[in-house]
Amino acid sequence: MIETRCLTKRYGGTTAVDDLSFRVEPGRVTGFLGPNGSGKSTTMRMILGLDRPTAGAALVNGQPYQDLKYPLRTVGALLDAKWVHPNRSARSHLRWLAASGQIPKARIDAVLDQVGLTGAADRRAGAFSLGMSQRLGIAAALLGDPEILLFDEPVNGLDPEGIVWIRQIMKQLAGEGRTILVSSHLLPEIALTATDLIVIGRGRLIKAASTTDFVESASHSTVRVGTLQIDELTAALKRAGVHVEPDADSDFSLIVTGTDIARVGTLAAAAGVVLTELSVQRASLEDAFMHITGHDIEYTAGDSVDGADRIPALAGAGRWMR
Ligand SMILES: Nc1ncnc2c1ncn2[C@@H]1O[C@H](COP(=O)(O)OP(=O)(O)OP(=O)(O)O)[C@@H](O)[C@H]1O
Repeated sequence: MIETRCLTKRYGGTTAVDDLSFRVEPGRVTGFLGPNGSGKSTTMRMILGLDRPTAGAALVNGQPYQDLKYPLRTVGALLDAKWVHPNRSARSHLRWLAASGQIPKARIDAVLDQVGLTGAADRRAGAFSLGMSQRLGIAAALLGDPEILLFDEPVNGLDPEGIVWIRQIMKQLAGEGRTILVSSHLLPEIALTATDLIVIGRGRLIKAASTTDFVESASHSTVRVGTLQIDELTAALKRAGVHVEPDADSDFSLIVTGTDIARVGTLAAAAGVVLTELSVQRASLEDAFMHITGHDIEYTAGDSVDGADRIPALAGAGRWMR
């Protein structure tokens, strides 16, 4: 189990992680979601004892990482797949890690087999594709047969086959009862793998929920209703207390929120309004996520200062879809 309690990290004037408390349970894949710069990597580094909290605590099985008796056998992590000496073979990289973590040599062949790298084990890791490097990174994380695993943006830059493989191995590892925390800046991607979500923005917790609950509460549906009698329809819906907005795409339709399609149709019929369209518009997962995190987008030094891209939703959209 992983737990953070009021975890805070400041770098000079920047608060990267701000009073963050959450729990990650075993036997599940938990997605750690937030825009770029929201503090995911910093949080993971504190869980792994690579960064010291300014305040609060990050605990692994109830202890700070530095106090674990056998850290590599308790926690494995994939932070940066390219963190391998380029002239070392995959096997010698794992041999070196095994020696430093007092891990039995037999685990080397076992993890090479588990990630499908047995055939490439003696090739230079520097010549590996990104997909192969990710596999080697995961082999390294699994070497100590740890019960807890952290993956930082594991699908970044991978081809579709690599992405499917990563999804499968995470589910398999969780099925074995391990605790899996995987970060991503993409909700649609993580929603396919994770059963639980921890969503952060600007270092703060926005929501911790099951993926199903999160997606349901985040995505709102609206009704689009078309008519040539736009004034009559607007008046009828407003009289019934329904929220109506003009449709940016057409002068002859309205966007209705807070009620269902049947009620809109009934109100229109009662007012003698002929409809040309009546349909449900479902927000996409990206829209839903932007809606929730839109005001928690972190700006970077590269943003222009003329204000045009400082509108949170726009600045966020660019960064989110990187
Ligand atoms: N070593 C550091 N020194 C100074 N500032 C840092 C350092 N590490 C991170 N930050 C800042 O802390 C904030 C959070 O960064 P972090 O890398 O944790 O976010 P992230 O959600 O992992 O983003 P990304 O997906 O881009 O990696 C950012 O504003 C970042 O610039």
